[in-house]
Amino acid sequence: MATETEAQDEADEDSLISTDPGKGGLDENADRGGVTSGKTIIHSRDLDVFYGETQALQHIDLEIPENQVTAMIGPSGCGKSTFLRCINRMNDLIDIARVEGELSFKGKNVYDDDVDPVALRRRIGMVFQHPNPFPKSIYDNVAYGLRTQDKTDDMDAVIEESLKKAALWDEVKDRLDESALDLSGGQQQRLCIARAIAVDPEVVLMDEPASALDPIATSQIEDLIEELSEEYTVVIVTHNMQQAARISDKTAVFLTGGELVEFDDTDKIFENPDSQRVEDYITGKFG
Ligand SMILES: Nc1ncnc2c1ncn2[C@@H]1O[C@H](COP(=O)(O)OP(=O)(O)OP(=O)(O)O)[C@@H](O)[C@H]1O
Repeated sequence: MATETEAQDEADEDSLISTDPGKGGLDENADRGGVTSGKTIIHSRDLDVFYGETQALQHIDLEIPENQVTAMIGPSGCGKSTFLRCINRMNDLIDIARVEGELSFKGKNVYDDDVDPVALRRRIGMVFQHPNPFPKSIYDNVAYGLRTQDKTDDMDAVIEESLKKAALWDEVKDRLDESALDLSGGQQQRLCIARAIAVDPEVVLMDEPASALDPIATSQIEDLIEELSEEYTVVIVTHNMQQAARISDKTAVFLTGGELVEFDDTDKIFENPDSQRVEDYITGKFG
């Protein structure tokens, strides 16, 4: 029987997105975990983003498949991070940002008036460029989201599982009470990933998650991303084209002016892109 807490969680989910198909409701039948379905989970249609008078993204049409890794690449300032932040409405926190067009998550426009951004971010978590653990213990970092959502049943087990999924458990299991700030940069980033997945999101957004790390820590994060995609949809912004080629299934190439120039299977983008501009970018003719 559902506990009061579970019932409240379900009510919270319902308040995020209507499940009434007549209102463009959420497809709750979508697979969770396991098989790579290729089904679209995030869909942008004619998406424009402005910062004040400046347009950062232009008419972006993009379908991101479920349980795969989608990479966003392109030169500095082309709008990759802006697109990523649209997905879980982090751009709401920037006063001058304005979004037009549609961005849907499981068929529901996340910019509809009835969507609660906080509830949305529980389902679409984020990991940032610089590891940003809280100045708390390793345990309390992972517990944080669980506590704020009153998901405290079996918390020790959930924390252990999250740290295992983030490939950090063996390194921290005997020091869970120590400060997260005493971990190395790579360990801190894996802790941030454990914190993001502890609350069981469906999508994990990553904004250059390895760019502040050394090659060994980078390689650990890349391995981890591949493993996470068995259970989660991962969307990653990276400056590193080799990294995109190594870990992603799909690649979106944005170019200056906030234009999405090509989106396809990663192999196709790197071996035989349709666009000359993409080929020039991939081969380093400009950057
Ligand atoms: N908070 C902001 N206020 C004003 N303009 C912004 C803001 N954030 C981004 N921009 C502008 O929007 C455009 C796209 O920036 P964005 O950070 O999305 O690009 P990016 O491709 O992720 O760049 P980088 O690879 O350098 O991180 C740039 O022209 C940038 O100056």
